[in-house]
Amino acid sequence: MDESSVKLDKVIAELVDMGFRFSRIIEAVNAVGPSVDAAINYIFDDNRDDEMVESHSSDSLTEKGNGKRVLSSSNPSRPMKQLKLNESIKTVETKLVDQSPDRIEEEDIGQDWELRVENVIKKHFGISSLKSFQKEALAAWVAHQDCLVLAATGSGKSLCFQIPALLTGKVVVVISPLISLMRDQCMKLAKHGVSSCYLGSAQKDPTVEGKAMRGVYDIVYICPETLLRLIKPLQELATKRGIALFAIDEVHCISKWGHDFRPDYWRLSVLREKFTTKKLKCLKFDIPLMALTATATIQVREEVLKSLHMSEDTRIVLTSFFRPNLRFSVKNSRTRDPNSYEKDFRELINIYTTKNTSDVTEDLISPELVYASDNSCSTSNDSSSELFDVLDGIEDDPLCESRNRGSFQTAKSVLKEKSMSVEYLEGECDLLKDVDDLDVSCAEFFGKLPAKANDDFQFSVTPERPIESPELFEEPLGLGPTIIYVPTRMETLLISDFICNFGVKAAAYHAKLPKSHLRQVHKEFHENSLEVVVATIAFGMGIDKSNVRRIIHYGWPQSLEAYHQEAGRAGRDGKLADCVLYADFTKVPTLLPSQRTEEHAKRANKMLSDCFRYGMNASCCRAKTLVQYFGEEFNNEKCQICDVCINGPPKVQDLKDEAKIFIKAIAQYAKRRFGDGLCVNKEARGVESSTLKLLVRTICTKVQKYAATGFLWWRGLARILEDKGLIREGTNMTNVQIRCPLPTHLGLEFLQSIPDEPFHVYPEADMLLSEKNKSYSPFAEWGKGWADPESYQEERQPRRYSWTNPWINPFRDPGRNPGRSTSRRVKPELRTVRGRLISKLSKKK
Ligand SMILES: Nc1ncnc2c1ncn2[C@@H]1O[C@H](COP(=O)(O)OP(=O)(O)OP(=O)(O)O)[C@@H](O)[C@H]1O
Ligand SMILES: [Mg+2]
Repeated sequence: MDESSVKLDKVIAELVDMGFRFSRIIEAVNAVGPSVDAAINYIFDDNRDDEMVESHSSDSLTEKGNGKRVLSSSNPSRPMKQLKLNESIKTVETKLVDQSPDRIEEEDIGQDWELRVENVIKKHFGISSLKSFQKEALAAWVAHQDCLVLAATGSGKSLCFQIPALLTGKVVVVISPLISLMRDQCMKLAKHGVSSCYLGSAQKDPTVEGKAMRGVYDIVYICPETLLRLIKPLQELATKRGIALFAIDEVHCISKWGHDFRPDYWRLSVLREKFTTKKLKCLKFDIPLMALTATATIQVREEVLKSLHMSEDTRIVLTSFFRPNLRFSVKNSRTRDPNSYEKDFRELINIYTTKNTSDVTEDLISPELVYASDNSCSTSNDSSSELFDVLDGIEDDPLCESRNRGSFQTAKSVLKEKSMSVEYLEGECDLLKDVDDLDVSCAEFFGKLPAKANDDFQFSVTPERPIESPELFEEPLGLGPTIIYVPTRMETLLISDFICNFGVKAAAYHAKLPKSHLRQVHKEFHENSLEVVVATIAFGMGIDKSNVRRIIHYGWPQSLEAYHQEAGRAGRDGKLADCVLYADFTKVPTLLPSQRTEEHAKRANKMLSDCFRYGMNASCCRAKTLVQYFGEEFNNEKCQICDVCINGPPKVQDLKDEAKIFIKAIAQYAKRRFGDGLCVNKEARGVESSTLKLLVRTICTKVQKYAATGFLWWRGLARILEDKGLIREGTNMTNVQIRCPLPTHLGLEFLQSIPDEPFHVYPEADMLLSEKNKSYSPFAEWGKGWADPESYQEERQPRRYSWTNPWINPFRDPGRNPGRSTSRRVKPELRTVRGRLISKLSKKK
């Protein structure tokens, strides 16, 4: 076969994949030659109206007056010309016949759509059946209803909006917040024989947008900013090829209070306004909206429905947020202190190093991960590597060096030039707010069905039913990759460096690292050549890797929403996975610096407080606490595998005396300061931040029995009493931990209650810690967090670290101890507010 006929075959095959009619393709290639773009232009520009009308009347779905989606059957058998171009045309033809029936042959989608869906998912995705929530979402779409899908991470939400494109021959438009997310989905769709593209400012090929608006791709991913610009062309697309559905993925980004807020999501109500029967006369129904997320507190749900202007009969499809194979646990650790790393990561290091020495296989050792100086390139044969090649070929980042140098080297050289600034390492919340998070510019994907769909793909199935066997806890965890989430950029570098030193293949990931480096981390993580990624929340949405075995949070997350979503990246293959939260029980967590309005700060504090309470609760099943947080009834009493279920709750204690003394002290203090009103006036507000401390100190000094009871213990009791409605925060501030307690009426009644009646409670984690360690100095540590400006400054000072990995320590200056700050050495006694006060007073004397 000569070269030109091979090219011709390819062009025809591609056009067939795009769904053009065979006769038109032949006509076009005869007229303009073997070029995909020219042929498309010929079909659309010269005969566009005919083609559109034709495709509408014969191929695509129309709606009957009875509300059911129906295919017109003007050309049911689709006779095709048999042209003897060359042998391979036969293959193409077979493919066309093979591919089309699901979309075009059936009569009434309203009646047997489930059967049609089964065919489609089997053929394209190798999946035998839909999950019940997927069926529900599709049923809403078939009935032209809006739908809000709230389903756990990794449960398969994408399928809900991908199927309509395959059933109808119309386009599905998906609004998605990040380019990397869109890219991942397009790559997967290409593997499954579905054509798609993504549009956004990262799209460097100007023809893709035009083609998308002419209906060339089945699924168009688009960022909200671009969507707003393309309303008119989309209206045209809806009129001509047709739009089956607008899907708004990761719709929690709409929530102003959420951890992933994207302002442009707020403007998506435009979809409901511009794509209705009133605006577009050709429509028989408003184009349905399908909003999807894995993060859905009741508040977020309401915000979504309201701000998208979803219809009143929107169907809400809610699945369980319970992931039975995730083993949650919470551990106490001084995570801000690098001296804790050895203790906390020893086990993890052992897991990987034992494996590395006993089982050194080539596929696990990527040459690029020989961090020190090897410049060779990865030679992985993993199928995903070819997809990443597409991305790697495009180096639009001016910071990038040539591909062969490897991006770790790039990171090293770029970072070397930066100074070790606090802003750089520990700035604001580390969100990739920009849609072009990875700045990739390749953005169209033409799918080719694999020869045998079933053989090529392994699907991760998240079990829908809870696993009943407690033996799951005994199962050894497999060797899959680990993600360690840390609050600050600096910690990504420190911890990855620490782990690397022991021979584990780890890398840091945060928003300020060069894009080429971030891309490389994604690539190696997906290829299984990277064992551990130490990341800020920037390693975020859409990380859909089935075999992640451990998610470690090293430091308090900012909310349970964020925690649940990040932890949800573990165990998507349904096998056991660990989700461990290491947090410093001695410190009340504080918000990461970020610009917030007063209202926003209040809400953020409330979310952080819920997260703190999750960690401090030592008596309730972790999974239960989490799913109940999302408004779900937890049917099982326990998950049976979390640390609380395994270790059992602590012993119940009767704390009647302590509770009474505490409330009495609060009541007396409040009366003395504020009179009987039991309400803190505005002027007093600022003074009150340390009331809890004062109260505890008073009790400890006045009541001998409690002299040795630590502040942490009382702090825990205060939370219990607050939860029971016996005390409340006296200021109108929302604090993570109650600071200025006032008794409630219920609390005052409690003081009068019968003395013999016990007050049984489960002690909280900080109380247990305090009991365990009586020598712990309660007051010295209190308030030392970011909430305290002095200690915050202090915390921001670089500490003494033993930097050994040269690329990870880009600031290393040989000849100087890099971690130690020379400019701001503070005498130890001046490091606390109390210390400074004492020093001042003694100077005065
Ligand atoms: N019915 C099904 N049967 C088996 N596997 C499925 C089914 N539906 C989806 N999957 C698989 O589940 C995995 C996760 O799917 P998907 O990425 O859509 O999850 P998601 O709910 O969107 O997760 P996230 O919240 O992280 O975005 C995919 O690998 C997909 O192939
Ligand atoms: Mg998803």
